[in-house]
Amino acid sequence: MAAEEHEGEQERDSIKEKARLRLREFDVRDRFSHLPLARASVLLPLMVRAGKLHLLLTVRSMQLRRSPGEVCFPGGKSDATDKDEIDTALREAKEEVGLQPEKVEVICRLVPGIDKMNYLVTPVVGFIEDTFQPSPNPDEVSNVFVVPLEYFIKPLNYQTVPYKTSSGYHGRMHSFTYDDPEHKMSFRIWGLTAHFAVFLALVIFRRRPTFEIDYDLDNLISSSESYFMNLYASVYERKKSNI
Ligand SMILES: CCCC(=O)SCCNC(=O)CCNC(=O)[C@H](O)C(C)(C)COP(=O)(O)OP(=O)(O)OC[C@H]1O[C@@H](n2cnc3c(N)ncnc32)[C@H](O)[C@@H]1OP(=O)(O)O
Ligand SMILES: [Mg+2]
Repeated sequence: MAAEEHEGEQERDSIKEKARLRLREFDVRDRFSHLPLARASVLLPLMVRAGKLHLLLTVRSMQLRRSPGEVCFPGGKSDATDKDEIDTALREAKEEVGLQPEKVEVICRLVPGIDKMNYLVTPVVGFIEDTFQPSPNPDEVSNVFVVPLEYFIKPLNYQTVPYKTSSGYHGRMHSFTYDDPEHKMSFRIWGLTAHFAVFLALVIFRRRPTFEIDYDLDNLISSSESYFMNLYASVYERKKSNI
């Protein structure tokens, strides 16, 4: 192996090892799995490219009933055959972009989110190879692209959108526009997908973003969990009063 290649490999291993250690501190395992909501999972696929962490994202097909054309992570609803949230994320990533489960090094599950259909959505973080060539299933995915993870704390084009859910919960939604040099296209990443990407970047970089966030960076574990529990409580109350 040439000396340069060896150095590149060492650098990649050290970036991954640092990220692994940080992510493991935030692993929620099955702590939220008992909550009585329908379940979905997404895979947050991380790779090292040109000495930097990158995240792989997809654009949903325009034929889908839910959220057509929106950017999201590979993922979907839980199946009766899935053992846990990790199984769901890996199965969906295989179906949607042709990523083989054995090619993913699963690191952890992060604090879940709740989507507009009141699904409990668990983000599963895993490393994939930078050589991965996606084969998008055209029924579900129209495009696949990668974004440097750092973009989600130091964006060039960012907006914050205040929102209120059907359960009455007030919050802010992040919205990023990313000009992808590879596809020569702009992608808008917002809502739940942006929420997960920002949290992942905060966990790994522990740096203050250039925009406001709803967490206390000095107490990221407890503040992210209480943010989620407040959201869950408002959804739960609403569901109870609708019974
Ligand atoms: C409160 C904040 C709300 C927001 O943030 S909206 C703003 C931005 N949007 C986002 O961030 C996207 C967030 N959503 C998501 O990530 C996903 O919707 C979520 C929650 C993981 C759920 O995953 P989905 O991808 O919707 O679910 P899924 O993959 O199980 O199924 C999608 C639909 O595809 C269908 N499908 C599956 N395999 C197929 C096949 N082989 N051929 C054709 N259709 C197929 C499947 O039936 C489903 O259809 P349907 O949605 O049930 O009508
Ligand atoms: Mg899906």
